[in-house]
Amino acid sequence: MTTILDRILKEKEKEVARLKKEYVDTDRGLDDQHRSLYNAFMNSNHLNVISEIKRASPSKGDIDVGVNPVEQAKQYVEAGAGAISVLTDTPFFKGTMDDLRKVREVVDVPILCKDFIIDTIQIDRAKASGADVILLIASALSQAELDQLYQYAKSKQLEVLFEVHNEEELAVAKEIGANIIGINNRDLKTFDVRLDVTEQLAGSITSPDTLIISESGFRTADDAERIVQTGARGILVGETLMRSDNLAEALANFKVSLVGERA
Ligand SMILES: O=C(O)c1ccccc1NCC(=O)[C@H](O)[C@H](O)COP(=O)(O)O
Repeated sequence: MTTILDRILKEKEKEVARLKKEYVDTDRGLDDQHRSLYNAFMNSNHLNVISEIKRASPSKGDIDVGVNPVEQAKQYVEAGAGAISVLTDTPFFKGTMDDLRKVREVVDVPILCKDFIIDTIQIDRAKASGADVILLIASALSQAELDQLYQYAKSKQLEVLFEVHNEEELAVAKEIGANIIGINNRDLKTFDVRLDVTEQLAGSITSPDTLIISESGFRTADDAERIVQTGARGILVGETLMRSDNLAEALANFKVSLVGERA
């Protein structure tokens, strides 16, 4: 059966083929600011939120296609976001690389380039557009390919959010040495979203030096309270924030104290 992830990856192959003909790398390595998601989240005493700019998605259709990414990003930071995620895929999420470039001009928090990366040329483009972190999805590639892209991103001073969904993918993340592991609660094949995916997997991450981010499906303060028990120090939230008419309240609900750091 062809899954949505298969379809997305097929489109990415075409995009990469186009990029290889057209893309000229403009990154001159002059941005030496090193906005580290890892350091910011590891040194915080509350759960931090990567707030996502998400115009549309395969599971929900249009969410806010006409959003102004610059205004949305500024409001996220004002409301207390620890980092911003920009969905840059166009065919399935209606985002653009231009969204990311514009957001970079107005915020100083770390920016995640949320895309489906299968080739180093996409990493070059993310870096040149102002990203600090890229996403690698374990279920999208072989271990050898993931390892190569991981090392390449690191050589470009980018951090990597290494996304897993099950124990096998988590084992790959550990072998590669990923220090930021995203546990996606959304099954990218069925769209089923369950916070217990993080609850089941986080216990197998025993290194205190690994930053755990729980991704997808966060709606309420209770969700945050639940997930903080797993050892996660960050969550990635898209749809709930995109639909919120009170971002300060929505983000405050998620920024619960970390376990062990409560008064
Ligand atoms: O969101 C989808 O429908 C989706 C489908 C296929 C691949 C990826 C998908 N989403 C990417 C994400 O991981 C989420 O945008 C992110 O974790 C935020 O999720 P949410 O807060 O549930 O919008």
